[in-house]
Amino acid sequence: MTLNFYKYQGTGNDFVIIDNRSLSFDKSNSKNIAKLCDRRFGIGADGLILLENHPKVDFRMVYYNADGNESSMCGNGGRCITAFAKFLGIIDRATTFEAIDGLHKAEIEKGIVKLQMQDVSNIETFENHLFLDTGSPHHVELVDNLKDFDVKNKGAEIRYGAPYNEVGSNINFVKQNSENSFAVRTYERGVEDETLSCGTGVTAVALAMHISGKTTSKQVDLETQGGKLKIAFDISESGDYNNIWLIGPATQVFKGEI
Ligand SMILES: N[C@H](CCC[C@H](N)C(=O)O)C(=O)O
Repeated sequence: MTLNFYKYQGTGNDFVIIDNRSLSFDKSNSKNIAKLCDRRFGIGADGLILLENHPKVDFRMVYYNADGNESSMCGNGGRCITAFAKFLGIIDRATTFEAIDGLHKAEIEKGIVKLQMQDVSNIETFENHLFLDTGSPHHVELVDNLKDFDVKNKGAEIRYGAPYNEVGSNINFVKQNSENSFAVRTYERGVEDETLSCGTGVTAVALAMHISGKTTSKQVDLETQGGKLKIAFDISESGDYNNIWLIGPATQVFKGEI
């Protein structure tokens, strides 16, 4: 049976996106999902996203990592599915949709998508790193020579080591560029490699850099291998991070059938 798909990328984090409002896609076949994401034997992507109907909000987002397993929230994927929903005519400039971590608002204008992330209240600080969940789990650590850093091997070591072990975490390596801007390189769980950017990752980095006093700004610029992203946020009286927005481009690259 022919499968129609669209290929999107958000600052180089790339996805196969499928309109599954008919619910005809076989979600039980993780081997097939991994094959569709395979960069040699399939279409090639960091993940696969299904757009489905939802009884109350504009649509539902279902996300699978390149390993074929359903995963936690994908921030760049959330930006891309918003652009896809506009392309399909399901939405105009603003939307609310449901993902695995709950409801998300998003706005789109001239290819730039602003995606609201869930509030973050629990940030753990350790000697050389921080850990927080921004819809997906993230380990954040500052390194000196980010440009030449061995993200894949060092990232895998931390991701599979204690305390993350098999469940794992995404691993973000960071360098401060200026008062409110940082460069980030991310090893992504479920891709098991460096990706060109990670939306929940740069969100985690912005909040981690703020809580550790590296920046006092509530608008943080993140430079990734795949392009620039901006994070804006507020802090509630109780010290929780809220009104968190992930802002950046989302682009349709091609459509196809397989
Ligand atoms: N690999 C992540 C999910 C996708 C996150 C990333 N692509 C993003 O943009 O947030 C995980 O398994 O936790």
